[in-house]
Amino acid sequence: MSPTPTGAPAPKKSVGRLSRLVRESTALVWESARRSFAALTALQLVGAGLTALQVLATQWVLTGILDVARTGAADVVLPVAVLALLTAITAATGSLQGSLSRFVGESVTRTMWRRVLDVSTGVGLRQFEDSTFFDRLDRVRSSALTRPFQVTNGVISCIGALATSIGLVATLYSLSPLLLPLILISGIPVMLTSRQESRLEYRFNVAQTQRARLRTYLLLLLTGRDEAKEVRAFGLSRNLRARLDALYGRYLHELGAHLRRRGGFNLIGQLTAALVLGGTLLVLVWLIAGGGLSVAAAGAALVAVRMLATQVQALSGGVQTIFESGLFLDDLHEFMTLAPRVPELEVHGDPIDFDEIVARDVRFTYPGRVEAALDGVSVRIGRGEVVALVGENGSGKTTLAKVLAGLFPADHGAVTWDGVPVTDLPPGAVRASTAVIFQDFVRYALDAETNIALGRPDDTPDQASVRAAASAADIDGALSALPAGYETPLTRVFEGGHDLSGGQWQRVAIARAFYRDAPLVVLDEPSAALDPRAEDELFSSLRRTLQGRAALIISHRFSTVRNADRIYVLDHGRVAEHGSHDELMTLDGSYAELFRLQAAAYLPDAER
Ligand SMILES: Nc1ncnc2c1ncn2[C@@H]1O[C@H](COP(=O)(O)OP(=O)(O)OP(=O)(O)O)[C@@H](O)[C@H]1O
Repeated sequence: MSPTPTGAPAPKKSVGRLSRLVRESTALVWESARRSFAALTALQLVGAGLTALQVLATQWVLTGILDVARTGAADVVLPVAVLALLTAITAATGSLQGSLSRFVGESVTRTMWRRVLDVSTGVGLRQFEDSTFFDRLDRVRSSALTRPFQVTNGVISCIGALATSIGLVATLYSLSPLLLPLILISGIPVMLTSRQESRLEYRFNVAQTQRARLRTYLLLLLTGRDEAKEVRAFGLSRNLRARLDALYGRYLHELGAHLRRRGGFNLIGQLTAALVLGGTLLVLVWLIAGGGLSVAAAGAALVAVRMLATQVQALSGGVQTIFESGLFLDDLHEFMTLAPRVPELEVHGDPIDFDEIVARDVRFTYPGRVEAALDGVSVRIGRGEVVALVGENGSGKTTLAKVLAGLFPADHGAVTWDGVPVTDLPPGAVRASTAVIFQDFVRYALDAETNIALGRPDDTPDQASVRAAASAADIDGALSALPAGYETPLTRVFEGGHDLSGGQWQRVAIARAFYRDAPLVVLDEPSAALDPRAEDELFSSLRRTLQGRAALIISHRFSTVRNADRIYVLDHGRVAEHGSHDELMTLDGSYAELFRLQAAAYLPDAER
């Protein structure tokens, strides 16, 4: 297999692959909507029977018409009525099939999402650093809206076309066994050309995948709410639109060339089919002349041969659709095996009542990186302590916080909770024992109460505790003053919604951490968006709220850090210094230097 521009393997078309894809697609559809799928299959079989009956009814009508001079017009009424009725029932069945396929398609989408979410929410954070995992997740996610329908339609049209073809072949055989070779020949041109068309379509789609993704991304940049301010502030729209236009232009150009090539094959197929049809007519005339076939049966056979050609085309279209969704199914399949579900990551579990958490000689390297982000780090956080991490950008603070919170396993060394390695503790209990608010915390576009109550997602929200957490984070007043109080959606995307300022959002996130009521609280730059008064209040309230819990705080603000019980200074993934503010100032190392540098900005020259 050679890699495609999407990084996905470009599988060959083969009977073996087709049968595997058909099996997998059918299993997916069956698992999603058993009853509807069974009803749909039954309807396809009914449709096939109706088509065969239409051919026989056509023969009956033709017999009546040819005999009309002898028997009178009244004798044609019944066959015509039957043919009309059969046509009407076929149309009604078709419409019912349409509704059922839509329902089955949506059910397949849900099953597919369930499978994807089982994996993507079950795996550890480290998987998201792995490009193989993330690329596959991205591909599965971007195909999620269209592919399940494609799989469903492919399977259903194959079943329908196959059943109808069998019905038609049987009917033709009953009209005259001599027609059988003719039938086989009539299918060949359409089959060959549509196979070629399907190959072209497949290659075209694979070649377009990457650029289609880029187009979608540019569209998102140009229409996204979060992106709107930067796009305007930098005046990016002209530049981005030009890129999008160029991409679309190229796509349309290539689409035109592809459609012309496809159209050429289609024309050849249709011309050959017309030739075969002419041949069929001649054979029918020959059969009639020889007395082997009545005129009415020949007419019905002609109708059946035309119908069969359509069915062969539908069958080949169904196969093509299944091949086209094959890449998606492969991705889905690989995605499932790549990262088996890790149920222990779920939050369930009782918090651990610890005295100290110790990291000893911890090393951690991000996948795909050579340089270690943490290189032999040892830190200690005791119950009731506020410990701070400082250091320049990229020195490893956030990475250490993630390792301590059990989100990344250490490559080397150990994190222990009261001497027990974190890897030996139930992951659910570790999760329940930590409340982490990252620099780029999530602003949930949900109501204010939920934004805080999500700190304990498995519990029924407790309004009093939500308010207490909000008060501790000094955001209760602002939330109560919203138009619908705590029920106000914190986004303008929904009706009646209200947006907050950056600092207010940060307080909501801190309230979420407080509400979690975990014995270890990790706050990554909690005061970045807070004004100085709010920052001061946050730290006095943090001491109050902690009540015997431990807090790990990452901050670039030394006014915040100086109050911590212990400060670790990280430098290139190593602990350069540690101690209390006074100890570090006495040491007169990099902490003292950075502290003075920041203080200098506020102090008059004389005091410096
Ligand atoms: N997802 C990632 N994949 C690869 N490398 C990463 C990733 N995240 C961080 N790094 C690298 O790991 C090192 C430590 O990053 P980390 O985010 O822990 O630093 P930090 O001290 O928190 O920085 P800042 O003060 O800017 O927040 C840096 O060299 C960074 O480039």
